[in-house]
Amino acid sequence: MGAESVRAIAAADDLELVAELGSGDALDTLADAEVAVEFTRPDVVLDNIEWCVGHGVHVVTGTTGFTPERLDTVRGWLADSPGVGVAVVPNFALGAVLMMRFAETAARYFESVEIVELHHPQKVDAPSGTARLTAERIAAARSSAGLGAIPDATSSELEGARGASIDGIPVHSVRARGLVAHQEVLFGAAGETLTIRHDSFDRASFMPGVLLAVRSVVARPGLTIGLDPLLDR
Ligand SMILES: NC(=O)C1=CN([C@@H]2O[C@H](COP(=O)(O)OP(=O)(O)OC[C@H]3O[C@@H](n4cnc5c(N)ncnc54)[C@H](OP(=O)(O)O)[C@@H]3O)[C@@H](O)[C@H]2O)C=CC1
Ligand SMILES: O=C(O)C1=N[C@H](C(=O)O)C[C@H](O)C1
Repeated sequence: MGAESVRAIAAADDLELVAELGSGDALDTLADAEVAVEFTRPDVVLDNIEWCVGHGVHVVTGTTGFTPERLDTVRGWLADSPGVGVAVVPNFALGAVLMMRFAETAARYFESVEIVELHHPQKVDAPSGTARLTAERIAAARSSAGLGAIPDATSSELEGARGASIDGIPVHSVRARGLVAHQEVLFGAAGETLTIRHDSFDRASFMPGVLLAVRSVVARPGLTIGLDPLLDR
């Protein structure tokens, strides 16, 4: 993603690429940058954000592994640097953003829902950040609609067979050679199902969203979560 972003930024007429960093490089190289695009690993992303916020560099990150607690940590740093913006975007693909929006809309109408996310086998985290955010949004929509727990009579289970539970929504992770990034949200009600599916077949799918976030974050101090607030403006 870093290499793909470097190519996209270098090709954009209104942006200037000032640095490219890997794991062996000092963050000081970023001091002249207005915005840092951060695609690394869940175990290092917070240190990178802390450095950037402390040095007045806006951040666009797509790195996964963000929990509500980690987001609160970022909010705390931003409170001390009120002019700085950080955009944490679990999925930059427009279709994925819409898939989450449509799933949130459908959530109130269906008794059952499960998420299946499918990725390439190099992915280090499970479930995906996209699945996590989708589950959180579906759970919030179900709760405001007064829906209770998802019906499930399972009383005996091999551990993991029913997936991970995120805010009560079952999430299943598949890793297979040949996949890039895919997700299905399966809704069920009496006599019908609705499946909302998104497929990224190429990492080029993420670049329009990365560029949109880079252009937007400088005018959005504080924390922005997901691409949704940046669309339709
Ligand atoms: N939001 C979105 O739309 C998307 C998000 N992602 C997420 O982005 C993250 C990265 O994915 P991906 O690019 O596939 O992963 P890769 O493993 O291909 O790349 C990770 C990169 O992070 C670099 N890195 C590791 N540690 C540091 C550090 N301390 N400082 C600077 N750079 C570091 C590595 O550099 P080096 O090679 O020098 O070691 C490596 O190039 C994952 O969390 C993934 O889930 C992925 C796709 C889309
Ligand atoms: O690791 C990936 O590849 C991806 N990671 C993000 C996630 O975890 O949701 C976004 C996309 O699914 C690709």
